[in-house]
Amino acid sequence: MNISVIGLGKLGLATAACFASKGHSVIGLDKNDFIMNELLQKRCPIDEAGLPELLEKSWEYLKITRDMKEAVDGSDITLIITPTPSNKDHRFNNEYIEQALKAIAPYLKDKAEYHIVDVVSTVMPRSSDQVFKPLLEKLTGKTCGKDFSLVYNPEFIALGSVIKNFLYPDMVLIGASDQYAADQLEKLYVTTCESSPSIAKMSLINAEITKLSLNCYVTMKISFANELASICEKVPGADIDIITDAIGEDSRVGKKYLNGGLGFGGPCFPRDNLAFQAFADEFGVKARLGKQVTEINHNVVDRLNRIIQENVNKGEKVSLLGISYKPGTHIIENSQPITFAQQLQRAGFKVALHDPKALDSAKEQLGNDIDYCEDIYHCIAGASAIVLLTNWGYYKEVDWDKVGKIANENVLLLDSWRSLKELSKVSRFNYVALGIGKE
Ligand SMILES: NC(=O)c1ccc[n+]([C@@H]2O[C@H](COP(=O)([O-])OP(=O)(O)OC[C@H]3O[C@@H](n4cnc5c(N)ncnc54)[C@H](O)[C@@H]3O)[C@@H](O)[C@H]2O)c1
Ligand SMILES: O=c1ccn([C@@H]2O[C@H](COP(=O)(O)OP(=O)(O)O[C@H]3O[C@H](CO)[C@@H](O)[C@H](O)[C@H]3O)[C@@H](O)[C@H]2O)c(=O)[nH]1
Repeated sequence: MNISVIGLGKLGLATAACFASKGHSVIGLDKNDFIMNELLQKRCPIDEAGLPELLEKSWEYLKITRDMKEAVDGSDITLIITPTPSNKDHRFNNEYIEQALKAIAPYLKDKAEYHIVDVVSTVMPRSSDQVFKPLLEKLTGKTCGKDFSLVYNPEFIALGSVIKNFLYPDMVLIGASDQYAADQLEKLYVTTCESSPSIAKMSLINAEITKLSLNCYVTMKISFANELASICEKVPGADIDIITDAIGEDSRVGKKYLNGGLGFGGPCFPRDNLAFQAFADEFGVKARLGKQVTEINHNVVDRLNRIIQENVNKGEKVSLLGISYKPGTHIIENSQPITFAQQLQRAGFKVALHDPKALDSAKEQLGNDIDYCEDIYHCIAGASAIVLLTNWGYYKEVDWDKVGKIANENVLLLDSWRSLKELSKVSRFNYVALGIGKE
């Protein structure tokens, strides 16, 4: 199929490359000069696993252009994958999508052939019917569902596994203004995905609610595990992992996203949950579960903080391992470790920080009062507490014998993800883990 992609960021570029790698003809456009210049020189501007290699294989079918007319005229479907930042009231802002729609409208107006406009970005429910459709109809003088189609087709991809999630989805969600567009999109995904996903075709409004509510449900699972962890912590001998492993075996529950730890962060989960609450508010309904999910998530950081306050004196050194919102990325947006580091700074602890990828972004956010360490042993030397925050595999490979010698005697080793459980038997560490009740 002939596709154009407007917005070649973290999601858009991988989407364009995935379609092109399957032999669809793709034209990509972004308004960011750095991204465009890199791509025009056939270099990959986005840090995502497997993306440079996939792009290498896809150039034959992927054209980069700054010319919107070429993008619209040369394709049957235009995907819009621009940011939708959150407003202060937690609702998503459609500004960039509207900019893109305004940019394609003149060419859509003049185009004789039928065209499908497909919004992929995460949007507030009712945006398609109340904002995008009327805007396009006004600017083109055409009728949606008759002269062109509008689709809402969000992806369920996690950073670090974007390509895998894209090519092997459980489900493809297609909200469409009409049957023709829904069928075309189905055809596109069936010829692209390597799994055999279920295709959920529905109206625009139902697709918008589905996208948000799926993330709300998954975060509810995480918060359930974290609430359970907070109880286990108080009960001698209780271990959250043994319990969630068992309940996850029941197919009504499932094992995925049931890992209690430091809670969820990042550019999607926290804000999707809040946006869903704002959406419910619009109709005078309280999204009570969502509110609790967010509160439980904040409470994880409070629990960590309490353990530090009970075990470490103000002014002593606390070493933080990991600051990104999850392993494998430098992204610190809504990162639980960032919130924790800020609380420690405010409380007057001496903070040292190590992260394999996110030190530079952390420095921008946390300022100069923290000792940013490239070397983990420098980070740990003289520490009264070591806190594992982001569950990087790297921390399992550390020489913990050496750590025991350079940290303070009986150093508190606080393990948010229970990844260093074997160190609970090493007497020179005071090992404490979230979700485990000390005997
Ligand atoms: N990244 C993810 O993991 C993920 C997952 C699911 C959904 N989403 C959603 O997808 C959307 C995009 O997210 P992202 O992470 O790719 O954002 P991003 O910021 O990485 O990329 C967006 C790109 O759009 C470009 N852009 C903005 N306005 C434009 C315009 N008018 N014309 C052309 N290009 C324009 C920007 O320059 C940028 O390169 C958001 O709504 C996000 O919530 C993201
Ligand atoms: O059992 C778990 C699993 C994850 N997390 C945390 O949840 C957050 C999000 O993780 P992940 O899902 O891997 O990353 P994202 O890139 O934020 O992707 C989520 O957000 C995207 C944007 O909406 C969706 O497309 C994806 O389906 C959805 O997984 C991270 O802080 C994880 O540490 C847990 O606390 N426990």
